[in-house]
Amino acid sequence: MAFLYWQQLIPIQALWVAVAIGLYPLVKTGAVDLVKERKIGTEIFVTIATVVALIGGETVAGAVLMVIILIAEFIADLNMDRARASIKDLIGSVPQVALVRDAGGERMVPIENLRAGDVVLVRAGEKIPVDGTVVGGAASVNEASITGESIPKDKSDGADVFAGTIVESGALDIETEKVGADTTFARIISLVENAEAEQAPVQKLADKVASWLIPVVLIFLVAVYLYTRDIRMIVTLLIFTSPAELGLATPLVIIAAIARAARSGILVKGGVYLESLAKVDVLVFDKTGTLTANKPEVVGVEIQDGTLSEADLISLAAAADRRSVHPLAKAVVNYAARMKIDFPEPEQYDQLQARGVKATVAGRTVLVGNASLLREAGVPLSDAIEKGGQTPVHVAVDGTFAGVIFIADTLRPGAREALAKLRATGVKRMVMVTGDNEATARTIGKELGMDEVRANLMPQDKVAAIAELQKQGHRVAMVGDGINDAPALARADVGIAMGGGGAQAALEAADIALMKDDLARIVSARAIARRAYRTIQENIFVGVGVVHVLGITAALMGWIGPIQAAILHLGPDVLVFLNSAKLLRVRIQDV
Ligand SMILES: Nc1ncnc2c1ncn2[C@@H]1O[C@H](COP(=O)(O)OP(=O)(O)OP(=O)(O)O)[C@@H](O)[C@H]1O
Ligand SMILES: [Zn+2]
Repeated sequence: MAFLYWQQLIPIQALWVAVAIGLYPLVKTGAVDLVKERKIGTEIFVTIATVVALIGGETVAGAVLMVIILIAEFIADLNMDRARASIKDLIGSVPQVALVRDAGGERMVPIENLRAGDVVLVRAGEKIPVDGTVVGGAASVNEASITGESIPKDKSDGADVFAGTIVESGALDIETEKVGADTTFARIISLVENAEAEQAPVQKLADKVASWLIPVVLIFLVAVYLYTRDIRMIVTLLIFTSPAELGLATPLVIIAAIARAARSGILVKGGVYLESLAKVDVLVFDKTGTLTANKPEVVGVEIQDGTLSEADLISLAAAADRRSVHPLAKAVVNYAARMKIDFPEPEQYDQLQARGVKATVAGRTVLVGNASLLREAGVPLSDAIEKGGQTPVHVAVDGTFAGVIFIADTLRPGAREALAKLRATGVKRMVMVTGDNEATARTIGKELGMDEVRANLMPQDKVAAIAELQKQGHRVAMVGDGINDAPALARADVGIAMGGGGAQAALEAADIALMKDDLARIVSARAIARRAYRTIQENIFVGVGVVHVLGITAALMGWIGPIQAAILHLGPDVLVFLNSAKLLRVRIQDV
């Protein structure tokens, strides 16, 4: 339009109409912001610039200005859409039909008609359409879409499989457990899609800056006008003082970073956590299941009460522990099974948070847990039983201390390297918090070079430990896996859950979930977060700050007019977008 008018092909009235149409939505949002949120938004700004240009007789400049702002917004939308689409691309999708075998033979069924229990057949090269358990066949399955781990896993009878993962070779019969929106895959997608809604503080800062910048700029412009009486210069200045890109500089980075993380099996539940993770200086770790491999094994049994044999003790303990999901309980149960010791169903069972279990087995009261559990129940106990890196699980039967089962776990492979790398990124202090006993905690803490070890903690003590660190001015990330970690995960600035083997409660309380229990993923998450934060800073300071200062200077010196300004102004927009989109692809060390 502006071009047509310039070439004197259309009357100025047509241009006025075009400008009015373009301006209408801006004026509307601007006015709504002003009235409802008491904030002077970018839209008002653009409106003022255009109106000033028109009143001052700079119609062409006014129109061009508006067109350019609209182009900038269009580029922004386009990039957001692309980034969102790329999240889906990266993670992939789930097939919409499944081959089902039933009494009538084999037939294709749309997944919305599948029910739990249906047996689905998947062959080499196909994607698994449901979450379920393998009931026939064997295959090598690539689970990268869920865990980020691209080395295929062998699956056979009894193995869990997930929708969205790919059978690379072999074939599987899968008994359906979850379909559609209930699958792990669907939950990952919805988490990532909702994540961008949580604004990072730096983005709120951008909004805040914009809201005080605008009045300052307006006063400055009035002053310049009073001094120079030069409308052209004012319009030129308006173009370079508009803080439009400030609002665009962050969201794209955040979406790109979240997508990038998802591809590595790291679920970030909001942009805000990326910024916190980049700034964290203290890391707090849970021990059991987080720093240790979560493969605890019974390594010794010590009898205290001569009337019971070792097999009796194991049988009673395993019976008491068979309903518990605690890793130590599983070790006891597995040991009984391996030693071919029978253990009955408990008549009654109670899991006591961070203590152990209390059960009735064959009419006898059995306690299995730490020393406090026995003491609180009034069982006479001599000194604390400790054995270096092994966890003593105490067993009492009918009020008498019967014996101790020693359980050992190995460190997670790569734990030491991961912690060293995290330290290299500026983590000043590493603290271990655990419900386990002092001696075991110290041994493992020493092996890993922890700065501080706190043992015998209840869930609320873990929260208190984190609150204390925060009070000292630290930004704290907590890494955990268990129900006993959930409150601490929620309290920390960033809660990171070991998602693979971790408890559902921990996954829900966490801000970041690792789909594969690998400490190296924390290093990757930190690297992505730091990179994203740096990109945001680059965008704001270089893309917006520097370019605008240069532009304002050039305008004040009279070197450029409104149209050159408007064209130059596209520069930082493009710069910001390229810089942000780069995050989707660029090599980041440790990712
Ligand atoms: N089901 C159980 N069977 C046996 N002992 C248990 C059981 N549950 C808890 N305990 C005892 O209570 C202690 C504390 O348990 P808690 O779950 O709080 O921490 P943890 O698993 O030892 O360590 P972390 O806090 O590092 O994950 C355990 O070390 C164990 O001695
Ligand atoms: Zn744990």
